[in-house]
Amino acid sequence: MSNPVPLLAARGLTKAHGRTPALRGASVELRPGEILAVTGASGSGKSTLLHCLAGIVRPDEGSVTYGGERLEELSEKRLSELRRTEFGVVFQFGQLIPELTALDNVALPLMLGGAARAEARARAAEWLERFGVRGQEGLRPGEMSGGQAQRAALARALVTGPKVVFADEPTGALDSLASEQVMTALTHTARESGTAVLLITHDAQTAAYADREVQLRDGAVVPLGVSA
Ligand SMILES: Nc1ncnc2c1ncn2[C@@H]1O[C@H](COP(=O)(O)OP(=O)(O)OP(=O)(O)O)[C@@H](O)[C@H]1O
Repeated sequence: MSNPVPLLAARGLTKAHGRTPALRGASVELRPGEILAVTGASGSGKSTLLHCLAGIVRPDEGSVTYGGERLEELSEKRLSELRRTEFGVVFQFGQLIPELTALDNVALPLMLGGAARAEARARAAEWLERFGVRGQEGLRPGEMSGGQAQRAALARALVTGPKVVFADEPTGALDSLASEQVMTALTHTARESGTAVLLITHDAQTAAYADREVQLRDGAVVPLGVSA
């Protein structure tokens, strides 16, 4: 990578859910425009790490720095502004709003940001087309295939022009063809727009789309290639 300055950096994160430790001193850096895969066994802390990095969950110890700001020092208001304007999130089951069409799902974040409905819908249509969801704009999520719905969810995450997209097992519920289509669309668009991606996956084929991979074990990042 040409730019060594991290966009997002976690240092020494610990987090327990009740008495269950999820993170035990995890440190990781994401550079601008980088696609980073975080892999690891079930329960190793991948989702918890993503939630801390995205400012959804506050760690018990350690710090998360985004740009020049330390997330743990920010007010809820500033955090939610960051999440709305700088971050995009995609989960395993796209979590589109079932009552809205694909077009309105993608237009929604723009409208929440103050765009007029017609403008938001026009931009949403462009983004759905970029993600290969053509002719499906008027369908509700339940009427789409898993892969189409997931590509619509990606369009929704990227439509606002975020600097970072957090993708938590975005292909976890898809067959291999749909997974390939989703990952191709995500990585192509992220590279084109210079968006960094933090990709959580336990699937080696999905991780292979990333520029770099780090592995979590028992809540800490271990060098790749170290066996259990
Ligand atoms: N809300 C919660 N309440 C209690 N324990 C939790 C909660 N969320 C996670 N955990 C526990 O914390 C540990 C780490 O979970 P986490 O979901 O971060 O791991 P993961 O690597 O993403 O797992 P998976 O691949 O199965 O999703 C696990 O032992 C899990 O059972």
